[in-house]
Amino acid sequence: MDARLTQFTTVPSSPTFAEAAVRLRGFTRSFGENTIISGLDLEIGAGEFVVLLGRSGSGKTTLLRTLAGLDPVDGQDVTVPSSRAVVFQDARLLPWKKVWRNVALGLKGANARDAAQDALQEVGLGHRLEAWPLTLSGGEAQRVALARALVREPGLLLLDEPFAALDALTRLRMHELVLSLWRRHRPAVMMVTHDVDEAIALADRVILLDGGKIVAQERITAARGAERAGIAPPLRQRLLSALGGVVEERPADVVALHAGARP
Ligand SMILES: Nc1ncnc2c1ncn2[C@@H]1O[C@H](COP(=O)(O)OP(=O)(O)OP(=O)(O)O)[C@@H](O)[C@H]1O
Repeated sequence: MDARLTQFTTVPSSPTFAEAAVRLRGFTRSFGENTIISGLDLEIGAGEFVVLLGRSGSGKTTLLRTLAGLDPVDGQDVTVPSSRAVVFQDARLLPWKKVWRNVALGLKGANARDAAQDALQEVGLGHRLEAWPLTLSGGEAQRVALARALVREPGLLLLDEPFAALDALTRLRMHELVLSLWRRHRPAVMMVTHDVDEAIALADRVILLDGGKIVAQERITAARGAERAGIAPPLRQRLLSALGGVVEERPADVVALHAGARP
């Protein structure tokens, strides 16, 4: 783990989540004269699914990179779990390594292949162990990326617009998959998206970031699926107006299509 980040500690959190996986206090990040994130306080509960929405340039990826340990925190008060994994918009697989070796990358011990196989089975790709990454579809490649992330049982899973490049139907299937993986492994999740409907379909809590500050939050307690689809229109309206209409509203009825999903 990155020595600049504080070790995981148990701290009080919201009543819903007994302990915090992530805690930032007064976090600030600047590039030269340009302050991108300023005095940010954030807690994410263990096992909580948080979605971060915000206009382009609001600091979402900067925050995600900080939590991933990819950027320096310069001794600031940043607490994250020791094990974290990131899935980006592109799967970032090594094309010269077979699928299972991509998943097993960095795993030690004789069980690495078995662990990779189990993870690939979980994402429905148990039959593609020996495939080369370039023979996979975009959705399959993202499933491999999810398997690679989860095989390490991270305490924090960071998702940076992981489904943005996929077609609508594949994206819906990925939502179901990510929810079932999350239910099984229960990492804290912070997912960045531009898609308000995706946020509503997946999140325990939606956070709106603007100018590097949290400008609004919505905790969603309705069960995922039909119950959530019922509350989606006013919630969508609230989120969009909090964002000042800066996030593109799409006609996609993602939440409605999730109505058949398990809670
Ligand atoms: N390495 C860097 N050097 C200088 N400026 C940077 C760097 N990384 C990000 N920035 C600036 O920080 C601001 C926030 O960028 P960031 O990528 O976090 O935004 P974002 O909300 O993720 O945007 P998008 O939705 O377009 O991905 C932008 O103005 C960007 O130009």
